[in-house]
Amino acid sequence: MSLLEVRNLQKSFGGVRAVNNVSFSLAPGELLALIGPNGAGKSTTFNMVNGQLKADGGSIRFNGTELIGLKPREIWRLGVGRTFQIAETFSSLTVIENVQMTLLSQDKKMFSFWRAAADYKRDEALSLLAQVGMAEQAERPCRVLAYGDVKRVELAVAMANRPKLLLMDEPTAGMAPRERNELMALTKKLVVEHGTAVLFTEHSMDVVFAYADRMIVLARGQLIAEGKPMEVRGHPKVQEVYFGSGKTFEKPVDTTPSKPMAQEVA
Ligand SMILES: Nc1ncnc2c1ncn2[C@@H]1O[C@H](COP(=O)(O)OP(=O)(O)OP(=O)(O)O)[C@@H](O)[C@H]1O
Repeated sequence: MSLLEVRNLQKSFGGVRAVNNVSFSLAPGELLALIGPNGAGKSTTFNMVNGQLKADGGSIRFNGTELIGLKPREIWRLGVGRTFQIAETFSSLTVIENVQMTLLSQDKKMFSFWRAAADYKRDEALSLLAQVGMAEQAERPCRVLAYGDVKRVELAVAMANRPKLLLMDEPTAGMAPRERNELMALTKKLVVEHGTAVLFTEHSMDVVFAYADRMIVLARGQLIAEGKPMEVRGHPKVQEVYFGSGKTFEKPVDTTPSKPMAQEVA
């Protein structure tokens, strides 16, 4: 059964149909990449799922609950975590305090209790940090960390809420190729271990092809293809929208005589 069911999603800005009748679903434990050229509607779709934008029409059902009309915080409480393009940790707090603060918030404790709660769920916070390889740096302030390490902390913070669905907006933006691979390998390991589903937008095709289980492709607000990365890669509409954008998919070195085509949606 799907964890997330998006049906006929619509959003316009003035005369621009940013998202036009988009439908897709996501199963537990699946990594689904949302790709498309600039202006395709990726951020708009993403921000409707996390509640930052209200859809004009359609439905977004998460675990059977309609998300349209809910506030971002209410959606978070239902088990939808998120990470941001620019890492969003509190730089003045230590690594472990960032995780502890999320655990406090999850348990609906008041922020004003924070000073008295430096030991709050320390073991749980340390265990989360160990999962992202940051336990040794637990006492360092976030502001002194390397960017790749901040992204790891952000992942620990996102996982602290034990999300059933994790939304990642260009998780590897601004990272060097090696760091990218490390972060995505870590994400994949965590989501497999926890059965978390991931919906992520991404500009790096290397990341998408290496780590996505499935991908959906938007162009001008419409879903033009979906399928496994190897299937979508050869889809004519996908080739067409990327042609000339400098992001044309490279043909993989192919040893098989024919590849299955992605299911055509639009
Ligand atoms: N707040 C807004 N007001 C007006 N138009 C908007 C707004 N947000 C997005 N749009 C328009 O909606 C369309 C889709 O934009 P969106 O940001 O969702 O695309 P995207 O695929 O995320 O692009 P990019 O890869 O460049 O971030 C574009 O034409 C964009 O100009």
